[in-house]
Amino acid sequence: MSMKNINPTKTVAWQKLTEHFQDIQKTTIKDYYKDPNRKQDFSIQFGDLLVDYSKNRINKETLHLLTELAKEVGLKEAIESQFSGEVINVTENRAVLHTALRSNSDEPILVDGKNIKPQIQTALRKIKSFSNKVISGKWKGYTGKSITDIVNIGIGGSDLGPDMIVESLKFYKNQLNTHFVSNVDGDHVSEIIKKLNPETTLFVIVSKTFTTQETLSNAETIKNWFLKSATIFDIPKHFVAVSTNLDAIDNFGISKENVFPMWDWVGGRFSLWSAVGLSISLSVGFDHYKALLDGAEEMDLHFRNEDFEQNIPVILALISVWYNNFYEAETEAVLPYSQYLSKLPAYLQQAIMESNGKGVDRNGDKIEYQTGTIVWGSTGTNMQHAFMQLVHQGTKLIPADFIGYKESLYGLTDHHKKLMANFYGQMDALSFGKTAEEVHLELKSSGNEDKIATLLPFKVFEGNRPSNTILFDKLTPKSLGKLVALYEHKIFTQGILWNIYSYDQFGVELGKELANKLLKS
Ligand SMILES: O=P(O)(O)OC[C@H]1O[C@](O)(CO)[C@@H](O)[C@@H]1O
Repeated sequence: MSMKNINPTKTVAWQKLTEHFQDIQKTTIKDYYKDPNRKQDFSIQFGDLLVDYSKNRINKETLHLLTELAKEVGLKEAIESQFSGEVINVTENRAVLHTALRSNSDEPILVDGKNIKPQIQTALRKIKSFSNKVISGKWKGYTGKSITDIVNIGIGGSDLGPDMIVESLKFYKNQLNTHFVSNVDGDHVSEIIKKLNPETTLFVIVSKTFTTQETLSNAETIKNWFLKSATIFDIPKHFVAVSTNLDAIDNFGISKENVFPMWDWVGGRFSLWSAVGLSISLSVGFDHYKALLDGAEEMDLHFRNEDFEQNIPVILALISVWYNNFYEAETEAVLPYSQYLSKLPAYLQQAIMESNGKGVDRNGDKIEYQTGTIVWGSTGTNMQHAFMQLVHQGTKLIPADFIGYKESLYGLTDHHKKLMANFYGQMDALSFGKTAEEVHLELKSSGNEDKIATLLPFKVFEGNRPSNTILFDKLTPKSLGKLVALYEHKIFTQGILWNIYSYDQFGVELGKELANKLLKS
């Protein structure tokens, strides 16, 4: 099997969607909600996850045509190509197999004729035994003390994923303090170092290439700081690395036993499931880390096997393409109603925008249609007091994903009721708005009849602003794994629909080159 390189705008389904768009453009979410079955017909329950996509400007025909588009561009075949290890990252001549990292099946996956499953299992065992030693206190620093602090040194995919997961799973964490250093701005590393005791700190240097300027600079600075109180013979007790570049690690002085593997077939921004997630396992323990992987695998199986009509990542990807390419929506918001997920939007910005921010198609031709959604967001309810004004009443169409949990973790039910009332209240406000008649009545009944003439237009909410409800029972490592994998598959699906390569990132190179030139000049 291989991927079809089809310009989506030249498909039959796209032509039909263009006509269909003209037909339903004026129909509002409120109109759709006259159908009592709307919610039920436009929702998918998948274990502990409910995805309700009823508050969108779509009807059954829209979904039918969008799934036809997915079929016409060969999405099913492309999914199989990815999962089976074909070289779908053509421009880098690599397979894309983050899904293999969380697979519990015995089915072999071949890369260059070799089954990669055994090496994944070996790496997982190494992560487990190392995490157990550090967490239990058996792993000692150079003065015989147990480790108290972990510092992850990395950037981009070698930072954002682990940082986001560690923050999201704070509730499940152990006694270790986890820190993340990423920016080449020396003030970042200085602020972290000043809190640390070299005797009790473990540094995890994460860099797929081990050539990244930011990571190497921070690692050098930290090593020099460490060597002020310790010797080079103490480095093995305090420095470990995750990388594909064994020579560079050796030059840095890290011993072979302290190297965790990374592979070419794992993209940086999809790497938290590999040893790049070591700081996650250290922070919450291996069992929770494994549960995160298992949750992702559940979503993988769903994505790989479910019909498009019931396939959560596919449906969300299609709806997003609908707004991006037909409504010309410029951005999408991700709005988690959980403070734990405060780093999810930043994580998704790299995952989504580094993957699908491409202007050349898989044939190498310049693209004449819109690709790559701009994604942004923040946690509810804080963002209601920040940017939601624009989302509710501004001139831009901003489809939004509302992510929530039925249960809170500390069981403060009174708070959680309020949080979720806001969660649903915001979506209802976006969808159904407030009419001039309603505002009129409201002003009248509150004794403000005299203000109707001046205030009425400003208090109207036109509504018809789309949102998806992504609701889990509870924030657990497993449900978080599911959520992240959902977005990964949405990214892949959109890449296929837009006929772009989602797994390279040449767009970040030029800036790096020019910075290096400037440094040398
Ligand atoms: O893990 P490395 O090789 O240090 O790369 C870090 C990041 O840099 C990039 O290559 C470009 O920003 C990302 O894709 C990657 O996650």
